[in-house]
Amino acid sequence: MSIATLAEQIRAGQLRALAKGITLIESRRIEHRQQADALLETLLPATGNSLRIGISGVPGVGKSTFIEAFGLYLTARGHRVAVLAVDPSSQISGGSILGDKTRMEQLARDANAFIRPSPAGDSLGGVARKTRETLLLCEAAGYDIVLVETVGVGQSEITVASMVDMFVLLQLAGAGDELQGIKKGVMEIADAIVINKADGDNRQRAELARQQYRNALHILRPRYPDWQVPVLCCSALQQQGIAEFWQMLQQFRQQMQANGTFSEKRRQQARDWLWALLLDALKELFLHDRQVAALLPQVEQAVVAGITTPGAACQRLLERFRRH
Ligand SMILES: Nc1nc2c(ncn2[C@@H]2O[C@H](COP(=O)(O)OP(=O)(O)OP(=O)(O)O)[C@@H](O)[C@H]2O)c(=O)[nH]1
Repeated sequence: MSIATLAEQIRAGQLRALAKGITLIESRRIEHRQQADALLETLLPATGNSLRIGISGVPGVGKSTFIEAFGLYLTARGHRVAVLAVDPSSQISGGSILGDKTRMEQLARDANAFIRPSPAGDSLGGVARKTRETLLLCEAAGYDIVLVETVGVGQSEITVASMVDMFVLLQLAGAGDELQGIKKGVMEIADAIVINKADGDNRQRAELARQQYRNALHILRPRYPDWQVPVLCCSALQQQGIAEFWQMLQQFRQQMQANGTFSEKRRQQARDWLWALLLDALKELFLHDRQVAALLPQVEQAVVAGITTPGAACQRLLERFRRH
């Protein structure tokens, strides 16, 4: 099948074509990479029309329950929802846990929802690239809400925040969590905080946590001058607070679109993405260069033994690389 036909079918919302396109994106074969690039280029004008939302939180916070409740809320209102994931550990665990269909059974059966587990990859950068590209395909296929899920650990949150319009942190009400969030630096990248499991005996604790987060947020410098990071309580299990969450997202979009931040952020993200790809490609080129590869072990050894400085060693390797 030609790339043009595949692109047309994706635009028509055909699921098999979308899956095929994602397979090309996720493939390691060079000819598939070229086809994926051609496909993305063809589809580019049809992309950009979704609201991209990142959702993060530690395991057990209720991400899948929340995404399912929110996803069903949206599809019931005529939206088409894609759920993607960035899980850099999927390589190690031998399969992705995130975005797994068995965790969101009802949403997975919904004709207006599309759930894709995290791609596997050697590096977070590789996983992120595939998810970004899949996000574009989903937009071309007509999904107007894209949720990108990630685990609340390490660099993956920053990575997801860099590919979405709005980054939401799911939290639990519990002693010390609020301060941990600040220490980890993740609250700086959150555009909204949602305290989940605010039900039953937990309701009061959640309300207290909400106050603590609000206070904590006051000491952080706001990311956007006219957006005060909201702290909401919800119960994904009982589907409470979901409508308020959606209202808040719409408010964020409206405000950011009105002041130009929305499109400026996307432009900046595209620029950053280009640079990330470029630097990755240069690194690959350098490390796969035969001359460099031949010299590298010896130079590295010299640095470790204290015979050469890392700076001088670096120069030698670069010179060898530049010579051809
Ligand atoms: N009481 C209560 N329990 C909830 C709520 N949301 C999720 N849970 C429960 O919390 C547990 C974890 O929920 P998941 O949705 O699997 O959480 P997760 O963050 O996706 O966890 P991982 O799959 O480990 O990443 C499950 O037993 C859920 O039923 C909620 O709003 N209230």
